[in-house]
Amino acid sequence: MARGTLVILSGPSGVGKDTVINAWHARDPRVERVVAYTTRPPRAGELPGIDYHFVTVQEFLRLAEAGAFLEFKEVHGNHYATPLHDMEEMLAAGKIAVLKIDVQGALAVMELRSDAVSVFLMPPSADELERRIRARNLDGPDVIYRRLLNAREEMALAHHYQLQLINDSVEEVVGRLVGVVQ
Ligand SMILES: Nc1ncnc2c1ncn2[C@@H]1O[C@H](COP(=O)(O)OP(=O)(O)OP(=O)(O)O)[C@@H](O)[C@H]1O
Repeated sequence: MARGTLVILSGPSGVGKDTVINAWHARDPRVERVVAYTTRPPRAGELPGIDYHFVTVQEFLRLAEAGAFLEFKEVHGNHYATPLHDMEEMLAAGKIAVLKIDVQGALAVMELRSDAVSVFLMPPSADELERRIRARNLDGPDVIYRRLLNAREEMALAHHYQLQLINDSVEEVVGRLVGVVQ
């Protein structure tokens, strides 16, 4: 069986990464998100094994020590990691393995995996990004403010990616992804 494709997908929080992955999966069932590990507690509505693998700090450190992660990092006291084995299994099975990952993690993966296709999803405008974040109704004013500040920093690094796509129409973005990964 042909080996799959590794796709790195970044973009500011609320730009629509999950929405795009889900729409892409609906169009091509080979598309699967690599579920990351984290030590932070689940938020309301998040499901173990779907949004993240939620583990204790002890378990996380054991896995890191055992070489289970492609990359890992600590953000605001919480650990996050990309599991190596799950990703390799998907690729061996011919899947399109999508890493939804922050810019720092993405840059690390690009160094390690020159075969990866890297995509940065941009909002149509700063106002529209703010509208999407507010429309989700997940965050208070402080978190929204921090997400918008982070968005600016992340977008300044978008040129490191092979592809920058503006998420205006989800269908158009998915069309471009289908074309690129063929
Ligand atoms: N092209 C689009 N047009 C209008 N709304 C969109 C579009 N894409 C996504 N959205 C909406 O924007 C909101 C944020 O989308 P989503 O949760 O997929 O973002 P995300 O980038 O995965 O965020 P996070 O990184 O915080 O998990 C959702 O309410 C979603 O329905």
